[in-house]
Amino acid sequence: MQKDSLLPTTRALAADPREEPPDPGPVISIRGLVKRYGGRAVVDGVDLEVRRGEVFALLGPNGAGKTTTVEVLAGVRRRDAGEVQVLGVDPAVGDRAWRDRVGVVAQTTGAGNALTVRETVDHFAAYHATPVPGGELLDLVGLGATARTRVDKLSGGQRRRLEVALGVQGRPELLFLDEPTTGLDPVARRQSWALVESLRAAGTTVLLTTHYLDEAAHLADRVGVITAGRLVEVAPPAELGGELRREATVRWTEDGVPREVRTYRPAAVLRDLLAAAPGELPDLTVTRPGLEDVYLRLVGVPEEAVR
Ligand SMILES: Nc1ncnc2c1ncn2[C@@H]1O[C@H](COP(=O)(O)OP(=O)(O)OP(=O)(O)O)[C@@H](O)[C@H]1O
Repeated sequence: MQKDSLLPTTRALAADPREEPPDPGPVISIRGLVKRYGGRAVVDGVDLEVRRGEVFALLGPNGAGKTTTVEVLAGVRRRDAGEVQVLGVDPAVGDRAWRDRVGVVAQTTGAGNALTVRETVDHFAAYHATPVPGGELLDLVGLGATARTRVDKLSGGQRRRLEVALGVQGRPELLFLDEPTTGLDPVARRQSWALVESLRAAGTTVLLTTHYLDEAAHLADRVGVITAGRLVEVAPPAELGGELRREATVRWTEDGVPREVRTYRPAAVLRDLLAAAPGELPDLTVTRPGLEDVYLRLVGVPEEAVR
């Protein structure tokens, strides 16, 4: 998707204007959310607020509870405890009008089979008050050239794009995107990212899940790191890790033995080392953890395991 195509795209995706002015409160509000399977809490006391117009990424490893959280928020799964409001409504009792304001792109859907791509989007258009016109919608997700292809002949990546098209077709105020780029090639992945950027420009609030750190860092205004059903940090990507990220490691070799010191004041450590050293300090380095190191520590992977 070209940058210069973003403007018309943005207009096409702008949420359907409602009679009511938008509620200034959070679009998603979660307190103490718990979901259990067989007595095991797979979402274990999550608190979160997502603001209107932001792109929020739930980032975590396989089985962390991302999809389950989204399913509860989208009203397709019952929770065991906690308070949840999505666009001011408890999703467990969300009616058709509420559903029309929410778009969902699940990890896998059963979208179509013998129908063509265009027939599929035309069929689902009937579910929405003001759908994005079919041709425009397919161009938006890069499926313009495959409009006449049967859905069961699409590649995995094309099918994924069709699912995204169906998710944004009703110009939702809020879009849930569960792992939008899993299985996509690098070009399709970039197209998906551009689409999320267009949605943000159109004012749509997006909650996406991903286990790709670069995706969260590229797309999200804020990232929530979730592991074992718990949200362990919520921050803009650049601030993820806070204190963890400021800690430096000074390494050098002394008498043939590797040495290291962890410190928040590496200059002071270096001054002491240099004052005490008779000559050069072999293999001297000062490093701070990168985003990936911080993420791995947040989700509980010991540093030794990834060195
Ligand atoms: N219907 C179900 N019945 C029983 N257990 C389930 C069910 N759905 C999910 N789980 C379990 O709940 C946990 C969280 O799953 P969930 O799909 O929410 O994780 P996730 O973070 O989305 O993972 P992934 O990145 O692999 O999609 C996992 O241990 C999973 O096996």
